[in-house]
Amino acid sequence: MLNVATGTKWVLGNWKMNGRLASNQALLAALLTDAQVNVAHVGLAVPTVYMAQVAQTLSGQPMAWGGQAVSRFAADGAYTGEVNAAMLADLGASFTLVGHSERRQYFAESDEVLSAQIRHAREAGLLPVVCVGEGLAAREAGEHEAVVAAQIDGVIAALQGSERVVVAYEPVWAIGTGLTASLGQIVAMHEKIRACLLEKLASSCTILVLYGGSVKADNAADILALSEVDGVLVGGASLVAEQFSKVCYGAAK
Ligand SMILES: O=C(CO)COP(=O)(O)O
Repeated sequence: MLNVATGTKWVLGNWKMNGRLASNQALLAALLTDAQVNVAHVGLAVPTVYMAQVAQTLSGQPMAWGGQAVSRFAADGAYTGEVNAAMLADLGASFTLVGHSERRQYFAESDEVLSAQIRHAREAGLLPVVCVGEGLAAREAGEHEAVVAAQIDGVIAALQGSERVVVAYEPVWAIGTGLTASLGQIVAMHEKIRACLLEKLASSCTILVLYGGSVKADNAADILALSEVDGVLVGGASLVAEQFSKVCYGAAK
């Protein structure tokens, strides 16, 4: 279970559509032998088809795992191809990503769909990690704050009453491009996101704002050192044990 009480920052890996049984096993084995990585503030969002493998391998270990998305439908039934929140919880997931930009872009997930995913995740006892972030055109037009505020607005009702709200700021132009937002850009957006949540959430709760977008071994420590950053969401570097370990070392400082 992802732990907020340790005082350390979160490191979530997002494997996206990557992995095979053998390479997953090797990656997990390497991560499990690393005391800085196999801790309660590290989690892996893995492909559905490998969840059983990950659940079994991480059984009894502090490292958490979760989904990359979840069905908009809560109840079991005739939804071919879907995996609902209850199934993820059944297998031992502790969180699920919601609204990753790749889901918004390639699967046209709307605010309504994302709100349903958040509600069902919460009902099943999973923590929704809500991803937001502007595209390059919006950033260049100076509309990044408005875009992200609208994304938060679109799901805020589904987040009301949560004990903790976790939002990952992932500027689309920094995902998988090697371009990282500058530390100043990260600070400004994290402050904005936190203020937006504080203003719109009716009851008090723990708010965590994570950063994602080309986080690697060589930039993670600087990003994680920012007081406005509560953790990172790591894509490509989470597939390489050595890289991911180094990111985790930055979180433990
Ligand atoms: O999308 C991301 C994590 O969810 C970030 O991906 P990269 O770290 O590969 O840029």
